[in-house]
Amino acid sequence: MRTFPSVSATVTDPTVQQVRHLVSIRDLTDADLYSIVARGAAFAAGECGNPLAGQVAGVYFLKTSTRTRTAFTSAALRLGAGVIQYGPQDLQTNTGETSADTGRVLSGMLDVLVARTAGDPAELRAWSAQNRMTVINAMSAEEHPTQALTDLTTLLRQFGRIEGLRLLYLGEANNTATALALALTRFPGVELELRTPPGYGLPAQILADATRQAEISGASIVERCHMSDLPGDLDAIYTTRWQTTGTVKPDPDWRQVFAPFRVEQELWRHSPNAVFLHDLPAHRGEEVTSEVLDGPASIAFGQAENKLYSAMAVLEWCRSHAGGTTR
Ligand SMILES: NC(=O)OP(=O)(O)O
Repeated sequence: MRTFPSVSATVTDPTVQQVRHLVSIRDLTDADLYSIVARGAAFAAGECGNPLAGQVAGVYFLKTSTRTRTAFTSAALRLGAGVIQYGPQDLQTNTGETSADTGRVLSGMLDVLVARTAGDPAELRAWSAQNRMTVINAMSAEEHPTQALTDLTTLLRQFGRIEGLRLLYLGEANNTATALALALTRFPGVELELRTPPGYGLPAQILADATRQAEISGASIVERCHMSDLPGDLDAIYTTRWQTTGTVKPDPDWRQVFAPFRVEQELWRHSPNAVFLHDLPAHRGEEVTSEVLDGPASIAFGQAENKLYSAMAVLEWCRSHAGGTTR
């Protein structure tokens, strides 16, 4: 069984010179994934330093964000980098400059770009002209990789391990669920069960890839589209907002279809020790009751704070191997 490296171990490898990107969880080897999660826990325990001293991070958000934008900005500053913020109205892409030209220019001036755009994540990677600038996907329609790293950091801090945990995910299998499935199924003994409204499950390729990963690691992943015969003795119950950024629901009566998947206190009857996770923002009374979100099982707001520590670990992983500025 794989174990986490010491939480005080660094991920610095002076032999590695290639710029690293985090566009998808698939960009990470198992060792990368474990190291980032362990480093997130180490930062949460008070470790700091300034491995990004002399570097400049761009934070480019075309869509609203409270947690991810603040976490990466705060993380870059705490690790010694300067930060330039770009909002939806700030770049000349608004006046017709192409994405490719924009990326080429920014790549000559920035060390890191943390981006939440409406575009294809593969396009983000292409923004790093000559592979000079690290690109971090701060959420795309398909995947929210930095959220999954936060979630695993939260689980590690809560349980001291990820191996063997039993999780129930309820609601639409959106970009948060996609990243979570791709990450959790790397861990031996993890049992991940998703209960999703009919028609709102994981993309077929993601489910196939996560299933294959689980077969290799000794984890399991199951997806069902009803709320009968729920598993008990869970370690965690996770849900997300039903109206997540960028998703379109063709069925006008979708709320009726989603209603049985609401997280209510009753779910704890057969899992009295389970913690409650939510990536936030929450729509209280819709996907979760306030009784649960504010209740004793909820660690959702600690999970939000962990975005900062996880962002520090991501930035360190992407940049500290360069030994300061690469220019
Ligand atoms: N969970 C999450 O990504 O939150 P924000 O949209 O506020 O960044």
